Amino acid sequence: MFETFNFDKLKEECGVVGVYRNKNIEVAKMVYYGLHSLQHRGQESAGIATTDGLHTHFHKDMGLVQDIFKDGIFEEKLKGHIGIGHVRYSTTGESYVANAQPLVVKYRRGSIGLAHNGNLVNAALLRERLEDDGIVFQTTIDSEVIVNLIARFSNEGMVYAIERTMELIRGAYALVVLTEDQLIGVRDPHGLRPLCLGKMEDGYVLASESCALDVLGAEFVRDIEPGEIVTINEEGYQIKKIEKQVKKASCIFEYIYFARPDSIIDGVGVYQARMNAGRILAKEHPADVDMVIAVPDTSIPAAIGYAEASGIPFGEGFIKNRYIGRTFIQPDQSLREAAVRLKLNPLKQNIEGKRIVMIDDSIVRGTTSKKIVNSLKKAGAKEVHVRISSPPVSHSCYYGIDTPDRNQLIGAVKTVEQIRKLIEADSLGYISLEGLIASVGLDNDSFCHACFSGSYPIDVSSMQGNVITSSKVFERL
Ligand SMILES: O=P(O)(O)OC[C@H]1O[C@H](OP(=O)(O)OP(=O)(O)O)[C@H](O)[C@@H]1O
Ligand SMILES: NC(=O)CC[C@H](N)C(=O)O
Ligand SMILES: [Mg+2]
Repeated sequence: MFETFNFDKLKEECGVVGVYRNKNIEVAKMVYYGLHSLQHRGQESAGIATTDGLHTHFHKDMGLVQDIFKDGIFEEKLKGHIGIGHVRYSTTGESYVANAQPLVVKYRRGSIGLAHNGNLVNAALLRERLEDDGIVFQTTIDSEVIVNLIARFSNEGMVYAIERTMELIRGAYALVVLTEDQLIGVRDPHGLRPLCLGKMEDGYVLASESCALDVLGAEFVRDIEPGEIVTINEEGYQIKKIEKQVKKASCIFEYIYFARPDSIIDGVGVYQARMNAGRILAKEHPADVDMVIAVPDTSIPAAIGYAEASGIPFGEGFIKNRYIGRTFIQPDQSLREAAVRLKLNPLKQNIEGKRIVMIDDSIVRGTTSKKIVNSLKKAGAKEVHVRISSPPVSHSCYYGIDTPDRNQLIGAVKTVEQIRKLIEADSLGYISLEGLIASVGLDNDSFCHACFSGSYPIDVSSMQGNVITSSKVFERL
């Protein structure tokens, strides 16, 4: 019997990109390259929507960016000088093509395209209210509620419509919105998900991460601040901040794991933050060993930082297969171990007989650590000490990261010592939350670290089973 062995990344989110260029300059290929550079943020589906000022075109499908957009599609289908794109990792709604983004809807004034990174915590409730009003939905994603509300409030222009929508939606959202004549970017009032603006000679780029600006040759202008709406059109760009101010709470996991290390988010280089975390980890949890290794690729900067601060040499302990797909068919039980080693194979010649400290960025379910500690020991490591550059993940995320239910989070149900035993490490140490925050170097109070602390910046009780049944804001719909 054939069995599907799943190599899904364990937690991701989505990536968005938007490009505005002078009339008559095609943008679809730029959006494509931008999406390519954000592929790490979502690998389930991808899409591009463009407008030539009159008509809106789109193409989306399941799979990776490079497999979805084949030659010819840009010239034949995706015409226009304004475009948006999305790579998806589903958080609300199934992973099938109808739920792929961007969403493109037609309304009385034309078309709206929308790409969303994040997750709403009151989407179900809003959707119910809209359905009671006779609205029909084409998808099962939270993002469709947003596009629906924008269309509904569009009488007095897009910025007004977005402001009204922002009064109703709760949760995390970095949006790029496309109309026939403008590109709009929006970051939620807490700034949970990132979004930045870049400038080219003949236009502008909006992207989840600055690495996309680099790839497109755009010069970084600024991060979109929490609660800002940036409108890009023939006149350049204009920024409006919503009146109601709330505490900034940007996702600290971007620095730990999601973002590419060459990105700079809210003024902080991701590579530098990871290296700092490694340095702090070395001080908080030293290890008497011969070599520091990383679990490639995410934890490499943290491992380098650990090595630097401890004076222990950094070495390669695993070789990662860079060509591995999301899933593959595992022929039979006897190949199960081969399947595990296919992604990360210990570099036996480098680790045999050594005492190792292995740095990883996070432990979520504990499956990765358990497998690889064991494989290092089998490959001849004398001791394997594990150090983690984030605190135990002990609470679910409802803001766009697909962490599992709390009872599947090993950090929620076991002590550090129990986890150490389970993964069969000789010792285990996690960076403290204070150490992690210090590694990023921004104001203490400006992060969402709910996955470690359980302190949620936006009420999530409706997502935890206690459904809220009424709220005043809906009376305004
Ligand atoms: O405790 P777990 O549930 O196993 O999750 C933790 C692991 O998941 C992530 O890696 P992942 O394999 O998702 O992707 P990566 O190759 O980018 O590190 C993360 O970097 C940890 O290694
Ligand atoms: N990970 C995300 O940002 C997902 C965006 C949106 N909630 C969706 O499921 O499509
Ligand atoms: Mg990993």
